[in-house]
Formats: sequence, C-alpha cells, structure tokens
Amino acid sequence: MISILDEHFSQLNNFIKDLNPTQLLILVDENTHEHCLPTLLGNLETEIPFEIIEIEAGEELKTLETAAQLWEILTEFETDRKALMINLGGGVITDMGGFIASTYKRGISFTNIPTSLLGMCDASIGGKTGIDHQFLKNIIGTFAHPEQIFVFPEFLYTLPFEELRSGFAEMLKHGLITDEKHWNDLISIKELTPENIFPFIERSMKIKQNVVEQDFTEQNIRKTLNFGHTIGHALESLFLLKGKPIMHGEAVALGMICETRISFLQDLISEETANDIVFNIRKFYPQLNISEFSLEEIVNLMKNDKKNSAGNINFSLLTGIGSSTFNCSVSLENIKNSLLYYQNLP
Ligand SMILES: NC(=O)c1ccc[n+]([C@@H]2O[C@H](COP(=O)([O-])OP(=O)(O)OC[C@H]3O[C@@H](n4cnc5c(N)ncnc54)[C@H](O)[C@@H]3O)[C@@H](O)[C@H]2O)c1
Ligand SMILES: O=C(O)C(=O)C[C@@H](O)[C@H](O)[C@H](O)COP(=O)(O)O
Ligand SMILES: [Zn+2]
Repeated sequence: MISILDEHFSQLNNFIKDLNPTQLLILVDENTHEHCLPTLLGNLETEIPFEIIEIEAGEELKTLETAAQLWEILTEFETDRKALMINLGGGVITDMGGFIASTYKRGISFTNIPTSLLGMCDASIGGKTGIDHQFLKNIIGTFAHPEQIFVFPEFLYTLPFEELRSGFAEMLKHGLITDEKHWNDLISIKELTPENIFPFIERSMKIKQNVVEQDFTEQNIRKTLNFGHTIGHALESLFLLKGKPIMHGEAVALGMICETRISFLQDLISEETANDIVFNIRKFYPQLNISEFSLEEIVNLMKNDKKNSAGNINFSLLTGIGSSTFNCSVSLENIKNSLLYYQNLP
C-alpha cells in the first residue's frame, strides 16, 4: 500500500503502532541523513527503540561489501525477526535496504520512505530489491514487498536538479509504455521543478503499481517496465566500470532513445513517431558520449539482462506512444544501428 504522508506523518506513526516491532532500523545515506532524517525524527511518535544506520551515498556503494557490513551491523544490534527496517532514501537505499531486510534472518519487515523522485515514482514500489555485482546492475536480489510505502513529496525540495531529472526519465517511461496522456502531460512541462512535477507523481506511482500487481515476479507484462533498460543498464554498468558513474535515469533516457529507434527498425512504430519521442526525450537530457564503448562490450553486458531466456536477449519495445510489448528478439545489426543513431544525433 502507498500512503501520501500528512505533515505529522500520522500514517507512519499508526502503521508502527499497529505493527509494534521490537526495534526500528532507519537506513539513510549521508544526504538523506542531512535533509530528510530530521523531518522523520521530528514527526516520529514512538517508544520503540531505534537505530540510525548511515551509508555513503551513490551507486558505487550498492555492493555486496556494503551489504555484508549492514548484515554485520544488524547482528551487532541483536536485531530480531520482529524488527522493522525503515529505508529513508532514494533507489539505492530502498534497493539495498529491501535486500538486507529480505535476507537477514530470512526476512524481517521493511518499509520504504522514498526521498528522490525516482524513488517515489519507481524504485520504492514493486518489491524488486538488490545490489550490483561485478558492475552488473541488480544482479543479486530478491522480490520482496515492503510492508508499506510512505511518500512525502516535500522531500523533493532538497533534491539536486540532476537527480530530479533522473527520476523524471522513469516517469516518461511510464507514459511511453502505458499512457499517452501522461506522456503528453510530462513533455509539456517547461521547467523541471518539484512544483511542476508534483501533479504527475501519483499517476506514475499508480502506473507502476498497476503493472506490478498484474505480474509481481516479472514473467510477462512487468517486463514492459524495463523499456530502455536493456541498453540503459549495459551503459550504466560500463560508465560505472570506468569510474565515471552516470545516474540511473540518464542511462534510462539514453536507453529509451536507442530502444525507441529499435522499435522503429523492428516496424513496431513509424519513423515519425520514433523521431517525435526522441525529440521530446532530448529536450530534457544532454547527449552522453558513448563512443569509447565497443558494441561487443555493450552486447556482452546485455547478455546478463534478467529478461533474457535461453541465450536470447529480450527487449521490451514500444508499439506506439502509450503502448508496449515484450520478449522481442532484436538482431545485432539493429542494436548496433540504434547505438550509432544515438552517437550521431546532432
Ligand atoms: N527497485 C526498483 O524497482 C528500481 C526502480 C528504478 C531504479 N532502481 C534503482 O534505484 C537507484 C537509483 O535511485 P536514485 O536515483 O534515487 O539514486 P540514489 O538513491 O543514489 O539517490 C540519488 C542522490 O540523491 C540524494 N538524495 C536522495 N533524496 C534526497 C533528498 N530528498 N534531498 C537531497 N538529496 C537526496 C542521494 O543521497 C543520492 O546522492 C539505482 O540503483 C537503480 O538501479 C530500482
Ligand atoms: O520494477 C521493474 O520491474 C522495473 O523494471 C523498473 C526499473 O525502472 C528498475 O530500474 C528496475 O530496478 C530494473 O530491474 P532489473 O530487473 O532490470 O534489474
Ligand atoms: Zn529503472
């Protein structure tokens, strides 16, 4: 269940009262510690003992090493199975915290309080938890639902602009795969500010929740939520590997441009529609230089995509603005063409 928090965080307080956990473990990174934790603690009304666990911010820390440290901290705290983990942060914190909670002692309860736009519209919802390993995105993880998700949109006021723009890419994806009106509303935004985005956050959350409810473990339709990620994740991994990490949303925007082009090359959409989509994505995202990466490196990483089966790289593609399909096999030629197309965009 998703609740939009009131100014006193009453829904969260009631939830904790009803659950009555033995301990609260509040996971934050350095930025959410500074910008979001004071608001949470100022509103928390409970006698239940709590511990704050802070990790450094960034995708580079979404690793097995950090996970091991967190499991160790829980054993030091003598955390039992009736504890509640509260993940207060962006997608890195909710992915990592959900993974720790769902594996420690075979699973303790956790709840997500997303603080980034990407977290609110996407990462906190749907129960995909995980960490990266050997630079492969989310390659180790679980499907585990948070008890509840509590959203406080005002947290976005301290989020840096580039992070807001990163989250906006997943919102654009939601429009492209299921809802033309949502897409049109989003591309009409002139300037990416929290106020301009607020009216559309709930729609994105609902789109994600609705898809997940139909296919929690990603056997079919949930794969559409991965549009832009086959190429996006491969490039995100490569940038990470080279020590120049890009934001997840930037990678998704890049991936959506390439995979929109592939949707055209596969005769699923017209060139006019593809160009229109690419034009609108590019209004928000600067071009990334991917010329240092070879096709072979990119395709090798795609071989680890979780949508693949029997050695086939499966893409989720667009069949229009607001409609999509999945399990599409794409020739190496078309993958290459889409990357060259991106590289040569004016
Ligand atoms: N599980 C899923 O379904 C899912 C969906 C999409 C993305 N993801 C994952 O989510 C991650 C990306 O999430 P993200 O973009 O939120 O990254 P993030 O968690 O690294 O947060 C981005 C940055 O913003 C800071 N921050 C967060 N909230 C803030 C606030 N209110 N004020 C100031 N600073 C704040 C963070 O400290 C961090 O530096 C990736 O690892 C991606 O793979 C998971
Ligand atoms: O929830 C989903 O399903 C998604 O695909 C949402 C994506 O935006 C998200 O980045 C997700 O973490 C990707 O999952 P993965 O299985 O490709 O690692
Ligand atoms: Zn994503």
